[in-house]
Amino acid sequence: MTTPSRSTLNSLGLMAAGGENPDLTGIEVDSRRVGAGKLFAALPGTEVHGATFVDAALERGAVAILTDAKGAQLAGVAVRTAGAALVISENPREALARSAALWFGAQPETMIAVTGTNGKTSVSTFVRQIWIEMGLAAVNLGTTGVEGAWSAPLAHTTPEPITLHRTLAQAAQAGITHAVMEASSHGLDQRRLDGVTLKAAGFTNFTQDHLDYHETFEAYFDAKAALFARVLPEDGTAVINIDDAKGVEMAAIATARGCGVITVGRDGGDLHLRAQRFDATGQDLRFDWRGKTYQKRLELIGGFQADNVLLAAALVIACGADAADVFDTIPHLTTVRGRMQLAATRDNGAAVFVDYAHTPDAIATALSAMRPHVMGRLIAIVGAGGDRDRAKRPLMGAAAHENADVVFVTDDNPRSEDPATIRAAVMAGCPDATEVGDRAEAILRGVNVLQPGDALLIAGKGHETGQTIGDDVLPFDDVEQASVAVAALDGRLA
Ligand SMILES: CC(=O)N[C@H]1[C@@H](OP(=O)(O)OP(=O)(O)OC[C@H]2O[C@@H](n3ccc(=O)[nH]c3=O)[C@H](O)[C@@H]2O)O[C@H](CO)[C@@H](O)[C@@H]1O[C@H](C)C(=O)N[C@@H](C)C(=O)N[C@H](CCC(=O)O)C(=O)O
Ligand SMILES: Nc1ncnc2c1ncn2[C@@H]1O[C@H](COP(=O)(O)OP(=O)(O)OP(=O)(O)O)[C@@H](O)[C@H]1O
Ligand SMILES: N[C@H](CCC[C@H](N)C(=O)O)C(=O)O
Ligand SMILES: [Mg+2]
Repeated sequence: MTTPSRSTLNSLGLMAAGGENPDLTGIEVDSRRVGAGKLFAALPGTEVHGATFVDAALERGAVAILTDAKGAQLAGVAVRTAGAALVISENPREALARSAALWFGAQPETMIAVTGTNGKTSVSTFVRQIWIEMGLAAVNLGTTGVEGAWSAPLAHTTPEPITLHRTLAQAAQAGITHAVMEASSHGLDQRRLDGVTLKAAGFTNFTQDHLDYHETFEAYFDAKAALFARVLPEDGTAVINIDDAKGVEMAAIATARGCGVITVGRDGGDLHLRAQRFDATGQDLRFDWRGKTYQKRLELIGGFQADNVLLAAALVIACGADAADVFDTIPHLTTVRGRMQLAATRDNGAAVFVDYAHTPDAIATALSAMRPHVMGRLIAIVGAGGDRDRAKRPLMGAAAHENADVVFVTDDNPRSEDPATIRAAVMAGCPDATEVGDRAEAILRGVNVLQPGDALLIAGKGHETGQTIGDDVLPFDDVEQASVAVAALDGRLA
């Protein structure tokens, strides 16, 4: 693990209420991981206040506690009795993020963060692909882990600051100079990336998701807007999709702070997508940048992928690359794992795609994006996750009903919930759909109805490799199941 040779509380920018300045051996956010000489950040949680665990942390040898006023009230006496240092911060999550950055001490020199309801992983992956095509040592970090010139698994889209800065420092030590990360709304709200130094930040779009956590659209918007209102430095550049009305607001927030702004859009913008022509394997794009028109081939299915690719190109330009060199990489871009990925083709030519659409807007976008590439019917398999935003379920069903010709409703990570109840909520939005709880059977039935010219979209799980039922994660891969179903129905199984 990357650690500085010697670090004190003050060298991490933290001041104890009593002026103590102990040497530290590490920082932890979970009392169960605390060891001798560590700083324990006792954060206000969504379930419980971390200060509840200060006694346990002190027993395990913590020498400093970082918390808020409430935490100090709960645990201040215990901290003082143990002779540990007590740091009280108005925003301990932000203090933790900044301390973690100083503790690990390095990040790739050029960094970008991308926010938005849908498209973060796609845009980040395209940014990384463009940088690598340009000969740079680059990675993307997010839902699919750390990928590119260096790789590592990640449990979260935006990891908590300790994991994040440890990973960034390791990447920098491995020679990675360029990194692009996803900024989830949870991550922004909890200030997980406040210690990262960004050159540019991107915004894709804003629609419904995660209302279980944020409760209102306003709070969800404010969380995302924080990337431009707070995290991006004033000398950084905001790269914004202005086709989304919320993008116009994001651009205004960045402009008001004096940040540079590059706009991207179909209706206008610095990088302006003027035309698209679709065929069976991809699309041709025509766009303008600074008074010059370019035409490039994109070997990807789905009109929205062009929005993602142009946003990615503008982000790379915002970090200083030559625009023409950036646009030259577009024909070399490849499918993002689990995003509009061609999984299998039936003998009759009908294609099966796997996509990570798990919001109402993403389902509508993914299905409508397939239309221009498909001559026959569109079949959709959809399901909603358990222990996540319940309000989106009927809307996901309705998005499938409105944009597909045939719909199957199935399970997608029911987690602790009753799968039948989740399916019923989705079915409320698409009452004509066929309900098939078992996902493998739903895929088999979806593949079975494919006629020549038809296409099937298996939505929701994308790159995931498991189905979470209760506490069990059973191996499940939509791409694999699609191939198996096609092989079985076309008599290709040995
Ligand atoms: C809802 C949420 O985001 N929770 C995050 C939050 O935990 P919390 O505040 O709810 O924790 P809590 O259970 O109330 O406990 C409070 C504190 O006590 C500590 N504790 C708890 C128990 C103990 O024995 N000792 C101890 O010290 C916990 O570490 C925590 O700091 O702060 C923790 C520490 O930073 C995070 O690990 C945790 O993420 C959990 C694991 C999570 O699953 N988050 C998901 C929802 C998430 O972040 N997803 C996003 C978005 C994905 C997307 O875009 O779709 C992501 O970026 O991955
Ligand atoms: N620009 C876009 N506009 C609308 N929908 C999109 C766009 N890009 C991707 N999608 C849809 O959203 C799905 C998820 O895409 P992606 O994984 O890139 O988003 P994400 O923001 O990273 O999601 P998560 O919040 O899970 O991290 C895709 O599979 C596709 O269906
Ligand atoms: N990062 C998203 C992924 C959802 C994917 C879908 N398969 C589900 O389980 O709902 C979440 O945790 O809400
Ligand atoms: Mg993602």
